[in-house]
Amino acid sequence: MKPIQVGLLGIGTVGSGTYNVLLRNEEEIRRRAGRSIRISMVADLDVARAKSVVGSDVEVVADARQVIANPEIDIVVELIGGYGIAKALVMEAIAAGKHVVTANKALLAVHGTEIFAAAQAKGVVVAFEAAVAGGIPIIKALREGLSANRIQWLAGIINGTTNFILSEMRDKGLDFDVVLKEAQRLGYAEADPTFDIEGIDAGHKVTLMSAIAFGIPVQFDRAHVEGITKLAAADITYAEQLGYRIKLLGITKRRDTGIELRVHPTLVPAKRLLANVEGAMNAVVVHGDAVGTTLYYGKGAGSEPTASAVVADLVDITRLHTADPDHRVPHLAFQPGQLAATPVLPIEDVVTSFYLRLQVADQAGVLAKITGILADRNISIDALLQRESAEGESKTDVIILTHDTREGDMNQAITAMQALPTVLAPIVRIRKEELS
Ligand SMILES: NC(=O)c1ccc[n+]([C@@H]2O[C@H](COP(=O)([O-])OP(=O)(O)OC[C@H]3O[C@@H](n4cnc5c(N)ncnc54)[C@H](O)[C@@H]3O)[C@@H](O)[C@H]2O)c1
Ligand SMILES: N[C@@H](CCO)C(=O)O
Ligand code: NA
Repeated sequence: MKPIQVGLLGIGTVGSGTYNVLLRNEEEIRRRAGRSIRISMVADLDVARAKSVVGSDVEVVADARQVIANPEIDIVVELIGGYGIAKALVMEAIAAGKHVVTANKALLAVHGTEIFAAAQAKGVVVAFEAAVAGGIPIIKALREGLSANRIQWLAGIINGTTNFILSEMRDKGLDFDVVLKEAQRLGYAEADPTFDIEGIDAGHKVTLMSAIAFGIPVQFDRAHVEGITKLAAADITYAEQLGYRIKLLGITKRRDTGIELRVHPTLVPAKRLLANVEGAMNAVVVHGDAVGTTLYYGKGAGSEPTASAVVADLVDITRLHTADPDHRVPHLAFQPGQLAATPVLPIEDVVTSFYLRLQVADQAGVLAKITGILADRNISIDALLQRESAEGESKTDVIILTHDTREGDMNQAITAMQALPTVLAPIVRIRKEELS
């Protein structure tokens, strides 16, 4: 049988990995897919660099539209990134009747509804395993492996750059900027690293997982997103003393009133496997009613780990190439007409426990006032730690762990505590999850 012809748009970190993996494992992949999968055309603005990757066997052009216009191309792989030209090219490829594989979580988390509808109407597939947790087959697991379950919640370390930064800062006492540069050098970071450190990239990924887990539309604009830039070394240390690690988690949960969808630094019990995921590694914990808790771990970024997912999607599409479109796995796991209108809850209605750090004057009665404010709002204290502040003897750090509370109630309590004259600095609040 004639090989499946693939056109690659963008041959940077992930594109070159995809080319290399397909070439190296050509025979193994052919035995799995039932036919050869061949990259026959590449578009990249940097033609010379692209040629240095693929040699003279593959046609290289600067204009991606030439690839889409080529009737020989069966599958277009978009590895340019961003919302701009990448969106136009994906929509044009769909309109031209090509299947699409993309690693572009930003694009799908924001414009997924439009893109999947266009693909559905045209009878083509938009595959995106590489977009979430890179090489970990989490899309496959959620969409197919766990399809018996009513999924209750999932939580994951889904940004390698920030996990690498948090790990290196904790282990080696390195500065934020130094570690970020290293993550960029290793090819983990986004073109704009604020997407990594401000939690946006993790927000894109958890938005996609939430849609697939609960059968709701992709709606990144409803996600609550916080990054790691405001995290202080003192909180990492205090958390450790209380038996916790701080991780940037993407979390989505089913509640009676709606869906929680959020990314923020989170205290996780040190004994949990998730707390021990270090460096650029990713891990996702999924809790389903039938299966219980499951864990998926591996490389979520980098050239070949991400290519592993791109090529797996190419194999999937090759196998299903001639199948009736109605018999394919739906893009968002649930049939397109079956997506639920369950609302994403505002952050004020999210329920978690909290870590609070207050710098207070070392005076009689201060603690009583603070605990009184919490008690007034029915916020129950789980643990309390008092330490001499690094800023001198007249100041004390008070660290409080609470039981579960509504975020709106916690906001009110923090405002009231902050107004006390004996509270000397902005109160630090970090959410805490037991993940059991
Ligand atoms: N790097 C990773 O580890 C990783 C992991 C998962 C997902 N992703 C996603 O994969 C995509 C690609 O990431 P990357 O790290 O390979 O990026 P990259 O910057 O290394 O590569 C992008 C390539 O696209 C080319 N390009 C830019 N504009 C173009 C245009 N108009 N036409 C043709 N080519 C163009 C660039 O010259 C470059 O070679 C992004 O969506 C990213 O979010 C990356
Ligand atoms: N910038 C992302 C790449 C993988 O999507 C990360 O650090 O995880
Ligand atoms: Na994946």
